[in-house]
Parts: sequence; C-alpha cells; structure tokens
Amino acid sequence: MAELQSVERALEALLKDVKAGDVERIDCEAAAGRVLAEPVTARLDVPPADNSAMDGYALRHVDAGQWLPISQRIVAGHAPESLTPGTCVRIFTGGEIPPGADTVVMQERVEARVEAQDAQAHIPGDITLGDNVRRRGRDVEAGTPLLEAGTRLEAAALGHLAGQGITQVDVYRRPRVALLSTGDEIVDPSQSLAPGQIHNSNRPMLSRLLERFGAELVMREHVPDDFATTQRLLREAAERADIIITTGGVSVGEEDHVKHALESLGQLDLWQLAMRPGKPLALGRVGEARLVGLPGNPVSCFVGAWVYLRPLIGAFLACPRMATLPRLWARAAFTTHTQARRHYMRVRLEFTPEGVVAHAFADQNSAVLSSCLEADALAVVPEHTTLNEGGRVECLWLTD
Ligand SMILES: Nc1nc2c(c(=O)[nH]1)N[C@H]1C(S)=C(S)[C@@H](COP(=O)(O)OP(=O)(O)OC[C@H]3O[C@@H](n4cnc5c(N)ncnc54)[C@H](O)[C@@H]3O)O[C@H]1N2
Ligand code: MOO
Repeated sequence: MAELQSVERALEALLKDVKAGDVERIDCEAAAGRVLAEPVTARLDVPPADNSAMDGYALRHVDAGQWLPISQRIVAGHAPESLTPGTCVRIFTGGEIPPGADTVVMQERVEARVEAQDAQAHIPGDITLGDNVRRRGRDVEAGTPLLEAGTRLEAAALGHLAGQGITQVDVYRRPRVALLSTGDEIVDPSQSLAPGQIHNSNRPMLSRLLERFGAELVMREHVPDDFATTQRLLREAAERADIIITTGGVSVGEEDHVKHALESLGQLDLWQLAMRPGKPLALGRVGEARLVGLPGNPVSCFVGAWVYLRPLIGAFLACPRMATLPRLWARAAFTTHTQARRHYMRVRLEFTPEGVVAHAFADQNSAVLSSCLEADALAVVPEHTTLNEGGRVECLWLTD
C-alpha cells in the first residue's frame, strides 16, 4: 500500500507557486465578498467634523453650572455658526458642533425654559470637558491606511469605503473553477433514479461552498466512467479554469479514471492522504490549472472543500485570512480513537460558561451527509490518538 501523505505536505504541494489572479476594477456595489488587490488609504476624515453624540445642548465647558441663553438651533445636515461665548446651543445627534463649543450635555440633564424671545437652559455643573462630542477623524483620519490589500470586502469594509465616498475598488479576479462530477451512477436531481443510480448531491454542495469561498464556477460537467471522456473533459477544463475539481473516481477501483487521466495529461503531485475522510484525495496539475480530485463520498467532498479548496481559492485571491480556518479548543463530548489517519469529525459547538463543548454527530461515516448538516466545526483528532470524553480537541471553525 502506498504510504499516506500528511495533510500539511498536501497543502504545501497544492499551494506551491499559486499566484493571485489579474486585477479588475469594479463598482463597490458589486464588490461584496471580493478581495482587495490594492490597499486603500483614507482620503476623508470620518466624521468630517466634530459632531454631537446626543440630543442636547452644546456649550463651552467653562460656562457650565448656570442658566445660559440658547443662541442657536443645530440639526444634522446644516452648518452651524460660531458659538457666542456665555450661551449654549440646542443641538441634535449628528449635528455639527459650532466653533467655540467643546462639550455637549444630553437633554435629560438640562432644564429648559423656552419663551418667545428668551430661551434659556440650565446646564449642570458636574459635566466633563469634551462629553458627548464625537471628534472629527475619530473613526478614520484622512491619509491613514483604511483597508489592506487582501481584505475580503464584507459588511464593515463596504461601509468604510462608502464612508470615504469611494465607489470603485481594485479586486482580484475570482479564480475560475471547473467542477467535474464523475461516475456512471450519478444523475441530476431533476431525474428520477433507475436501479443503481444516485443523485448528484456533491455538485450543489460544492457549488455553494465555492461561492462562499469566492470562486467563479465556469464549467460543470458530468463525466461517465470512461477514460477517454475523462481525459477530454480534463483537457477542456484545464483550458477554461484555474482550478479543476473532480468528485469520485480517485480510489483504486477499475472504474476510477481520474488519477490515470491526470497522469496522462499533467502531473499527479500527491495521492493517498493520512486523513479521514478523504484518503484517496488526489492533487495535481493539468497545464496551468490545479486539480483537486475529491473522493466521491459526500462527506469527503465537504471536508476536502474546507481543508483544501478554501486555502487554494484564498491563495488565488492573496487573502491571508483564508489560508487557515480559525482554530479553537473544545472539550469533546465523545470518545474516539484514530490509527494512521487524522480524523476530521463534524461537530456542533456548544458555548457554555465552562468553555466550549464539541458534540459529534453519531455516524461519522464519509457517506453520511447528515453529519455535516449542523456542523459548526471540524474536530481534528490527530493520527494514533485516543480521545476520551472530556478531553481537549482542536476544532476548525467552518467560517468563510
Ligand atoms: N479497495 C478499496 N476501496 C476503497 C478504498 C480503498 O482504499 N481501497 N477507499 C475508500 C474510500 S476511503 C473512499 S473515500 C472511496 C472514494 O472513492 P472514489 O473517490 O473513487 O469515489 P467513487 O467510488 O466514485 O464514489 C464513492 C461514493 O460516493 C458516491 N458519489 C460519487 N459521486 C457522487 C456525487 N456527485 N454525489 C453523491 N454521491 C456521489 C458514489 O456513488 C460512491 O458511493 O473509495 C473507497 N473504496
Ligand atoms: O477516506 Mo474516504 O473519504 O472515507 O471515507
């Protein structure tokens, strides 16, 4: 039997020499989930001027502790006039602090008398200089770094860009993926099953994960168990895609053609990994394209996608946070032991005051997709290990 290769070696071979794709300029409105190719420097102060954090009264701190005439009314969206010393101004949340004022008191602490010509407010004396003033540039200062290259544009980053009045950004082109589902038994979910057939559940599952990881699916084909067709479709995939993903057909059976077709067209870098599920996973290249040959079992595809496809897509996007999944330690609510293969167990995480508890789905067989349904994480049980209930186990958090 071929020696099993470690997951670390496999990742190293897979990611070696991957270069980020071309850069394209796109509208921020269409940039959700994309990865910045250039750093962005702030060009505006945010907020652009000192403004009030409360509905209340703005004044000079030295004037507090007495009745003050109300000399102005400032609402958000309007430029204020300078404060007349010895007066206060009525101000609302977001309203710009008038030049000369340095402090805001919330209205609940102020007694106001509003008569036609003589509006006055009593400002308490126990207030602190600068209270309730949101300083210009407190969030972002013009000229400082705003977002680093490699940042994935999620909600807060998109908000930040808009705050700067930026409408277009340079992002990496999404890696193009060809997804080839092998197996004579595989049929589309729209078809009813003849004896011996099963529906293609891997395709929609992987499509969704690829979308979450930021790739673009450019080719989806069913590949019958036939060497010549496998070869032809792999060749076509290599022309169209940066990454070729195959499912099934990588084990040792006579109808497992992917590995041989890969060897005939390109290079097989690694095969037979010390992981469960996913042992027969094959990694290689056809021309410039990387190939990840996932075993057909749905759980092997699910785990393989998180362990290999996510970092691979992350490398094409030069996105550092995609290189590894966030890790956390949990107490196992189960007992298990491993032999030569590291086990990636699908677990649900429970966050308790005593710490995190990992609950494993009872049936961890690689054909049982139910085990992935509620999985928050993969608990990684190393090779040749006995893990007892209550023992500590490292978990990979399944987050894109
Ligand atoms: N003699 C040995 N047999 C097997 C070994 C071994 O070492 N020696 N390894 C086993 C392991 S572990 C795995 S994993 C599987 C992987 O085999 P393949 O990658 O060649 O996958 P297939 O045989 O094509 O399919 C496996 C299983 O998954 C079903 N499948 C395939 N594609 C899909 C799909 N798109 N959607 C849903 N289900 C799919 C397929 O029908 C099979 O049941 O090999 C073991 N055998
Ligand atoms: O290594 Mo295969 O992916 O179970 O069960």
